Amino acid sequence: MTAGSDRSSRILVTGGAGFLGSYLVKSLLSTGHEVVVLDNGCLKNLEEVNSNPRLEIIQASVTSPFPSHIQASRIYHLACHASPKQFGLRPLEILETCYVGTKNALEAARKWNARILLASTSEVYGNPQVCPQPETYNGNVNCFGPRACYDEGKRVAEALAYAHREQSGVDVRIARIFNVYGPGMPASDGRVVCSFVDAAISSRDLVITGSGAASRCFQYVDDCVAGVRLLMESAWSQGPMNIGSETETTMAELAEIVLQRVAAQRHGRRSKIVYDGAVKDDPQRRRPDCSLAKRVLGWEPCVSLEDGTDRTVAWFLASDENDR
Ligand SMILES: O=c1ccn([C@@H]2O[C@H](COP(=O)(O)OP(=O)(O)O[C@H]3OC[C@@H](O)[C@H](O)[C@H]3O)[C@@H](O)[C@H]2O)c(=O)[nH]1
Repeated sequence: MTAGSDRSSRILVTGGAGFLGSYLVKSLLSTGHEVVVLDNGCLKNLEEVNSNPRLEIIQASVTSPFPSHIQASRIYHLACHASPKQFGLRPLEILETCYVGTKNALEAARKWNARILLASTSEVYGNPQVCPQPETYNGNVNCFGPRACYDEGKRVAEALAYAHREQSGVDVRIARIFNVYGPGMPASDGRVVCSFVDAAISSRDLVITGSGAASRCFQYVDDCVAGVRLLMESAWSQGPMNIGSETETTMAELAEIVLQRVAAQRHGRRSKIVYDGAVKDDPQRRRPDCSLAKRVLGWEPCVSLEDGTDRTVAWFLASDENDR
């Protein structure tokens, strides 16, 4: 970390037991911080650190007011289901988490005089009509559709952050995070990288929804954690910042990369690529303009999709041996 470091602070991570959250928690612990996790989900991702005396875990929902004893000076507000699979299963819970949860997090930040970083998303751009997407692009979101709970939920979360900054002077950072992946994301998550890796190592077909031409820019989870931590400690409070990779990959290309990487580690290709119907409102082209993050934070991702896929495949294979 650079000057103005968060070294001595007590840090709250909402959603700290989730995929991205648990990486962030381990990173903060590894640099000497005292960390409080507020999470109502499974704690498996924190198994290797849960006896750390600098870690406190509170099993509660962000939709209840935050316990006042936490008194953190930094809040990373990550709590929310992020897989499109969940958007169809629990849309009301997602909306409530985004609105009530973010309201509670911002109120805690105001009371404790803490700085807060909101984990927003590339989904605020919806199905973009501008590519690449700079932070100034206002997006193309369907507010009455299957992704609306998350897309509009995160948009209202950003609006809440803006309102709290203007009206109560809360010190806010907003990271618009683009597709994160890596070891530890469960096969059942539904997001594409782990779904493809899981299918390939289980010798099942890789199912592409749509034509295969839809694109995403995938960032390895460690890169994302580094970017988010730098943003938290930067002076950039003017507005949201894209945190992502600028390398655009179509789903057909991703499927091919996964098949190649699994074949290399497992000596042979046992799956093929098949196509299923398109999903409603699926963004067709998504790529961040990350010039702001490069200029302000000096940050850009350094793990290539090929290397990150290799690490993810290795993790899936190892967990298979341990009865994943
Ligand atoms: O098995 C699959 C899963 C997904 N897909 C496709 O792969 C693409 C990416 O889908 P994912 O489910 O991984 O994620 P999405 O990019 O749609 O949404 C994600 O965006 C960024 C985050 O904030 C969230 O994690 C999530 O909303 C889509 O075009 C989807 O249709 C497949 O072809 N097959």
